[in-house]
Amino acid sequence: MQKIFVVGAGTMGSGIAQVFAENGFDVIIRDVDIKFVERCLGVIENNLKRSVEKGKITEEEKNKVLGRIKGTVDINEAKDVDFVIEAAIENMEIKKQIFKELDNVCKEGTVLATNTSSLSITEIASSTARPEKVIGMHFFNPVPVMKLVEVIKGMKTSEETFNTVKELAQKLGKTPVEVNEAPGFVVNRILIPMINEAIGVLADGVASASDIDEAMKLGANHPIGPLALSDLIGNDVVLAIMDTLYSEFNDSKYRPHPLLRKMVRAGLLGRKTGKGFFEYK
Ligand SMILES: CC(=O)CC(=O)SCCNC(=O)CCNC(=O)[C@H](O)C(C)(C)COP(=O)(O)OP(=O)(O)OC[C@H]1O[C@@H](n2cnc3c(N)ncnc32)[C@H](O)[C@@H]1OP(=O)(O)O
Ligand SMILES: NC(=O)C1=CN([C@@H]2O[C@H](COP(=O)(O)OP(=O)(O)OC[C@H]3O[C@@H](n4cnc5c(N)ncnc54)[C@H](O)[C@@H]3O)[C@@H](O)[C@H]2O)C=CC1
Repeated sequence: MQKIFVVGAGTMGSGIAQVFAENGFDVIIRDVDIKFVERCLGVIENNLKRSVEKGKITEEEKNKVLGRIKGTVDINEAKDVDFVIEAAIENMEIKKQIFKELDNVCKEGTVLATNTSSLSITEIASSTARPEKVIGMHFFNPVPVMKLVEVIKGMKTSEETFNTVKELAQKLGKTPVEVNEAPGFVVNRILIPMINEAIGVLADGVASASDIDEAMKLGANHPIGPLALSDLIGNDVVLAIMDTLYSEFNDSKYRPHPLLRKMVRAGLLGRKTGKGFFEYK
């Protein structure tokens, strides 16, 4: 396996493309507009520049990694790749449309993986004629730093596909865990309701945003507080995950907090828009 196609050049797609290229794979990254692709290539270049400055890689290595990544807006460029990972927005209809197109364009044997953070792999797979080759490969943000990959089996995912993706995660220096499909998988089913609760604590006026985060950093030993983490993930992504947990389980304990929805409506998405619970320059 050598040629990788990444769909979606946002927060996750850029990190995924970087990690594959750092590990010697040839990567094509696709978004709907060339300006998103260019922004993503700029983010990767800046990350690698920082690694050169820190003495972790040489200038030559940086250029080699960058040379392995190509941007496009054309999904037909997926026609001869060995593996696809989709990291477009967290929306079932959009993902199904993308998988339908990929199924038509890609070679018969190509595995189609999704980086969805909560949606049903089985439903995404149902939009293709190769459900046994569709799987969840869930990276964590920031991808170059976080070690975990959840490898999620849909109802029809084959063992062969599972083993391929597990080995692929190991080749990238990541630690895979095996997960049977369920809304939010393992990490997000636990983590995102905690973030939602922190938003409730803020809305109730129990403490300020910075004190809530300070409390969870010092009181629970979290590397960053839940509100800063929501800003890092993207408040729109956090809302999408809560909406999925709520609608799939039909259980009020997963109700997205109205303040979260209001923030998303206001475009206060976190780091990617410069403002969320905190401000970013
Ligand atoms: C929503 C989902 O579906 C699933 C998810 O992803 S949930 C989110 C999961 N992620 C987390 O929980 C992250 C929690 N936060 C952390 O672990 C840390 O805050 C952090 C690793 C992000 C940053 O660490 P920090 O100590 O606060 O900051 P900083 O010193 O700047 O960074 C530590 C290292 O990470 C690197 N780093 C930070 N952000 C990075 C990025 N976006 N890309 C590449 N490298 C990055 C830094 O370069 C630095 O590297 P060195 O140690 O080699 O110098
Ligand atoms: N943000 C996070 O911390 C994490 C997100 N995820 C998941 O990864 C996926 C991507 O999330 P982010 O990178 O945060 O989102 P993002 O909003 O940063 O980027 C999504 C990108 O997909 C593009 N896109 C939309 N439709 C497309 C299409 N048809 N073809 C190609 N590109 C398309 C958008 O233009 C945008 O650039 C989502 O499924 C999300 O749930 C998974 C792990 C962590």
